[in-house]
Amino acid sequence: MKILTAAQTRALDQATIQEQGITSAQLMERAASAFVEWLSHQFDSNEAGEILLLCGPGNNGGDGLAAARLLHQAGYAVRVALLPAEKQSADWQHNRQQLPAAVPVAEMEAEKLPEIASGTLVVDALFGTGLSRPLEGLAAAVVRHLNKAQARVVAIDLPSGLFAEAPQPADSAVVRAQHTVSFGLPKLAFLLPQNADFVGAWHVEDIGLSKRFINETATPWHYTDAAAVAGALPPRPKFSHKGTFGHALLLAGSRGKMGAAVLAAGACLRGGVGLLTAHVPGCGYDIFQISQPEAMCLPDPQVAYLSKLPKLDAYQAVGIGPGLGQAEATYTVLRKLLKNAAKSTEKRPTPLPLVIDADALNLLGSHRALLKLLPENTILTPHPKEFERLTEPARDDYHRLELLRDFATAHRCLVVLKGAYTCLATPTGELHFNSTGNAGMATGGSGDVLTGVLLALRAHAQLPAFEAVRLSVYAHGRAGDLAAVHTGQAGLVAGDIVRHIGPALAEVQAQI
Ligand SMILES: NC(=O)C1=CN([C@@H]2O[C@H](COP(=O)(O)OP(=O)(O)OC[C@H]3O[C@@H](n4cnc5c(N)ncnc54)[C@H](O)[C@@H]3O)[C@@H](O)[C@H]2O)[C@@H](O)CC1
Ligand SMILES: Nc1ncnc2c1ncn2[C@@H]1O[C@H](COP(=O)(O)OP(=O)(O)O)[C@@H](O)[C@H]1O
Ligand SMILES: [K+]
Repeated sequence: MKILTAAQTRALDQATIQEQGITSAQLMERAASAFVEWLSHQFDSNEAGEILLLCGPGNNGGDGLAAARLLHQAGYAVRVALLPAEKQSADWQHNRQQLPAAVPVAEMEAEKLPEIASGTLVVDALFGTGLSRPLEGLAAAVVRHLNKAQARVVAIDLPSGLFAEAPQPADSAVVRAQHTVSFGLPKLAFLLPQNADFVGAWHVEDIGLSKRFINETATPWHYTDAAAVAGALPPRPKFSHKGTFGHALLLAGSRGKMGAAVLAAGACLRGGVGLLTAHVPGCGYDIFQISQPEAMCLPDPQVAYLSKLPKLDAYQAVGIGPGLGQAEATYTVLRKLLKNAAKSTEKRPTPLPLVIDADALNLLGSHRALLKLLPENTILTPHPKEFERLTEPARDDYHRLELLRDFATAHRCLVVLKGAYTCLATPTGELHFNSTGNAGMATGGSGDVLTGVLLALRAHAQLPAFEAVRLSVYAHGRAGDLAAVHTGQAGLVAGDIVRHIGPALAEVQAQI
């Protein structure tokens, strides 16, 4: 699914209007009906009580006025409070005229803000994507008044005061909604942690916007939903053998952190790799062999950490990082790996695919000269703190996305910035936000599991780098979602994710 800019969203509305031969008022009617349908599924008229709709002067306010009429017709008790303005949009005026006289309407004033009793259901239709500057004056006062009330707040399209794709100045007045109901496609603002308290749970309703326009429009942001990865995993041919699905090498573990190596290996095996060899420090040999009998194991001469790089000729992909530690000798292993992976051989004309995670990322951060050695299409999987060590502290979540895109394009890498909506940046500067996963995965070892899945799918001969990464991130989150059905979020541990990778991949396997 694509995520459009605010300007592209306006153009999409226009294209829909022209293509379908409808008026903008008819499109607004669709949006308002979709909103009212969502609301009526959520709250019946008893649960809702008297609904207060706060309406601004633009089309967002127009949506609110149309919704007030439809709710009234559906038997809900509603009242409307209007934000005074010099000028209202044409569709606002149309919907103001259509509002039945039985619906009470008041104009807000600084001294007469609407009464909002505790528990009131409030629809925020003050401003949407047309917001051009932070709220001030009466609009800001209304928003602050609403935020102080103990109301249940549902925002139409966007919480008022929030920009759809840019940061707010600190202390701006922004509605804190429990739900945001938007139309057609999600907005960038919904995906960033800094906006979570404003947006609440978000929902996107279909209003029949032009599919042609969406298909033809190149957007900076994408949302990886089930449709984006449907059929992405090739079926396993009848006569396949273990050599068909690649041989992966995992460099992981140090004293006290062998669990990370075991989890990553388990995930790699469940990710469908043909063969897996793990190179682990001496202290991890028994641990690894006993807990992962399906994998082969090469013990390092050093007991507590890795000091040697095995020969790479046999492998189709290498993962490095989980539980690795940051010993000086291990830094040397990483440097050698980067150099050797970049060399082309007769059997392998392109660089050896690499997945770099955890302490291997921290080593890159503390020895930035290594960044120059990263082979093209290397996969890096930092969480925000690890990413900061590779770059610089971000001013806010939007700035972090800029840093992410710049890093991926400068180093021609695939960077997986982990979080609730994990964001994959490609070497060409696209950003793909993942839709799966849950807060139960905020538990030690979840990231090691992702490294294992990435390693398996990167060793897969038929998956190009981008498809392998997008699918891995999606399947990892989906495995977490499937696991949480059994464990609940609090009870979820990383091993539960490993056990559900198989079912998650089965869902996206192509049927032929
Ligand atoms: N046909 C369409 O264009 C559709 C639009 N839709 C709705 O229309 C919304 C966008 O409508 P608009 O473009 O009219 O924008 P808004 O309704 O968000 O607000 C625009 C109005 O607010 C004023 N304004 C902007 N920033 C302000 C500020 N800080 N303080 C005070 N006034 C400010 C502008 O001058 C303008 O009058 C969407 O969010 C969505 O809710 C939906 O009805 C779907 C169809
Ligand atoms: N709130 C959340 N919602 C969805 N996924 C999450 C959430 N918190 C963490 N995750 C996922 O869990 C993984 C955590 O990785 P990481 O931070 O490296 O943990 P660790 O180092 O303990 O393995 C990432 O893939 C991340 O996307
Ligand atoms: K709004």
